[in-house]
Amino acid sequence: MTSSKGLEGVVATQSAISSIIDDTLTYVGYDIDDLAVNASFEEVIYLLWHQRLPKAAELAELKQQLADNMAVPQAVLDHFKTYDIQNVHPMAALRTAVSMLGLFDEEAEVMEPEANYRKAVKIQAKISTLVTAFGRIRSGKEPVAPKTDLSFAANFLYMLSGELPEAIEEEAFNKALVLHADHELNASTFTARVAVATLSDVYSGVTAAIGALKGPLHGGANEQVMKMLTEIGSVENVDNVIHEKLANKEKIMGFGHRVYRNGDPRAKHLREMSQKLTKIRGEEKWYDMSVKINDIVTGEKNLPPNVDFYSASVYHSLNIDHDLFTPIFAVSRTSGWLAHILEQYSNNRLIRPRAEYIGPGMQTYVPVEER
Ligand SMILES: CC(=O)SCCNC(=O)CCNC(=O)[C@H](O)C(C)(C)COP(=O)(O)OP(=O)(O)OC[C@H]1O[C@@H](n2cnc3c(N)ncnc32)[C@H](O)[C@@H]1OP(=O)(O)O
Ligand SMILES: O=C([O-])CC(=O)C(=O)O
Repeated sequence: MTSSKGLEGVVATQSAISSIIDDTLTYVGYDIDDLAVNASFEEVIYLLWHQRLPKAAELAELKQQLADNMAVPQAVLDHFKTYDIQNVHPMAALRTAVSMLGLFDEEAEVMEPEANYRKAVKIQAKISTLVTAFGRIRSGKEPVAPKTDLSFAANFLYMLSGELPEAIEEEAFNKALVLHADHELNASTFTARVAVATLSDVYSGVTAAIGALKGPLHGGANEQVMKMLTEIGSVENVDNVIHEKLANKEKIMGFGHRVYRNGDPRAKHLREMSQKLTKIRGEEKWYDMSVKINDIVTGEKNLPPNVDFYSASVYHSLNIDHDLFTPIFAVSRTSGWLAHILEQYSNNRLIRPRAEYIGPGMQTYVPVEER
């Protein structure tokens, strides 16, 4: 038996949801470049869950279902006030809050496909409310109720800031949601599939996935990118800091990818949004620093930026707290996790790989007093 470290190159399942072939990402056969420019996040949710784009009435119905399900139980909101919220990472809070939602859903353990679909709608709708409510409660503000006539993207920004977003902000945020929605068998999606392949419930699958997304080698990288940009502080400092990091064999957050070798197709869309938004804010330095880092890391290490790199300066330009960047990734990726969870249930087999044993050979037990 031989193993592949990190399961590199292992094809672990079949899926009809998204694909990465020759550095091209598609959702159900639609190129991400096409969707990023043209699709609303709600259309993408429908696409991932039904494997086809919605007709107008179907889209309207999904939007209504999401709007109807955005409220979260008061007890879940109150629980944010039961711990030291200033010193808790929002991803840890989100992981617990999503798990807690399951305790208030009388259908949580019902495994029929229709009930699982209803749970998907509930979780997708409520996760937006959870992240924005956490952000507001932490700042000493009351949560803001959603406006049912807003898009998913606009509603998130509205519930977070209490103000209606400008058109360019809504466009940027919608694009970010579309770009992050699904990505084949990434670590958090695999985690979700492993969890539900035991025939555990939907809430367990999403909770497990949030835990996997949180790490800095995966979704947590976007927060680390902003930390690095803030520490570097100016375009003039980029050269020294990045060369020192590379010389010390430190990883530069937001670069590299297990699957893409010639670059992540999502990065260029976020780069463009970063350029637009930083200019509007009069804070071009974040974009200029990012481009300079990009040039050095790609030029010298042949490592292109991934989806997390330019999303950092995009979210920063939307006035979002840096530690909410990864929860926002979770809000979007929930659509993909749920698609994969539903797909896993529809054709399930327990996921149980083997390990290549590299420990000692056979040993004989020695009583404790004789060791
Ligand atoms: C949404 C997402 O999850 S996208 C990924 C987000 N994560 C990050 O941005 C964190 C930084 N990037 C990384 O850590 C990696 O590139 C990963 C985790 C994304 C992919 O990792 P793997 O496929 O396992 O590659 P691995 O970590 O083995 O790296 C291979 C080589 O490239 C180097 N390398 C990879 N990424 C980087 C980086 N960001 N900065 C510097 N060197 C890097 C490694 O040091 C290693 O070099 P070596 O062979 O000399 O030891
Ligand atoms: O696919 C991966 O390994 C990581 C990634 O880019 C994502 O989850 O969007």
